[in-house]
Amino acid sequence: MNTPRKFRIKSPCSTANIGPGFDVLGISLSLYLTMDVEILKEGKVFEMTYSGEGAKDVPLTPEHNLITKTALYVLSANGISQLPQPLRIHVDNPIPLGRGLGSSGAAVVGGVLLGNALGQLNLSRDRLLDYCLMIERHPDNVAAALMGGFVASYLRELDPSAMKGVPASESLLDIALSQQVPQPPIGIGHYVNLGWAKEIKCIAIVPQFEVATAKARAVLPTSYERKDVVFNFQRLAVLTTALSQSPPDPELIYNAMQDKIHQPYRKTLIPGLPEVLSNITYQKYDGLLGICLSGAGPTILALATKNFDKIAEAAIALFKQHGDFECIYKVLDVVTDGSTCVDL
Ligand SMILES: Nc1ncnc2c1ncn2[C@@H]1O[C@H](COP(=O)(O)OP(=O)(O)O)[C@@H](O)[C@H]1O
Ligand SMILES: N[C@@H](CCOP(=O)(O)O)C(=O)O
Repeated sequence: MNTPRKFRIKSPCSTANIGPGFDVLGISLSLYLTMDVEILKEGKVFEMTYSGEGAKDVPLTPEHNLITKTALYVLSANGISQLPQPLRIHVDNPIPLGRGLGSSGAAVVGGVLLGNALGQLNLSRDRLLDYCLMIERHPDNVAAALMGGFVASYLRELDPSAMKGVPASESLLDIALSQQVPQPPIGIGHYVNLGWAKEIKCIAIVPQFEVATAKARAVLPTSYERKDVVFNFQRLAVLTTALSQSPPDPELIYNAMQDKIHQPYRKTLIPGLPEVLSNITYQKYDGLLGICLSGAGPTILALATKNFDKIAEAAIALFKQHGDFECIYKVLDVVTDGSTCVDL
């Protein structure tokens, strides 16, 4: 019989890319997916409830919900074929789905922490990242959500034998979880925490429609011209240090947040994107440091030190001229604690 236990998992939302750092940069932000978990002595075998964003659509069966599927994968890789029973999980999720704020990253990290806690596996934080990277194959969101703060990451190139069982795309969870799956190779991803000037806040301007990340990746070319790649490299290298400097330099940051690798191709999915990015400038808005697409969009990320409402309202007014959809905005802080699992 299980020993009754109660714990809470929290995983932050994240914004990825920050302009030129496509699939490299991520920042964890002050909006958390929270999961209250109880292993009971008696009761229903499995009960999952859910409040917040996606409450109408998110499936709540263990084999279909992204969080529990991920936990089942972690357990299966460690020789445990099912969730402990009876189990009760309540998810509260304020992170809008399919908006470019890393809702799937938070769910995957939360699911890996859930599997680790349910199986009492005591995996290290670096090992937890390996599991996350078997599911979400771009490291920017999950590295930031798991580790916290402003994070740069890369995936290690593995030799073909080590790649056995590593999914080419984000499809691992489609496999039958009833079979035991192999453990991920060790050290798939590497990351560093970058400095962040504490006066910089993140404004998320969120159009109220979804763009699935998979769809926004499918519109990208498979190869690029050298000049576009060099354009991004130059800015990426400067940006990582520029965002740590106090006081921040608006001209340096604004120009370092330009991108030629993903944003130009994603404009077809987001009406008004080029207009918002080109009209909200540091010369026009005091306090603005830079503006870009958040993750795969449609959310816009503006970095600023003041005039948050004015900047957000200007972006929303521009969106209004180009499409028939509502927008909301949130002023968020960079959070450094990452994802946590605490006994209650
Ligand atoms: N809390 C959650 N519980 C279950 N599934 C989720 C949760 N959050 C996100 N998802 C899944 O991830 C999808 C969104 O992922 P994605 O397209 O990568 O967008 P983003 O990560 O930018 O929000 C949702 O449609 C849903 O299938
Ligand atoms: N680097 C990825 C980031 C996707 O972030 P999401 O929050 O939209 O899932 C990309 O740009 O595709």
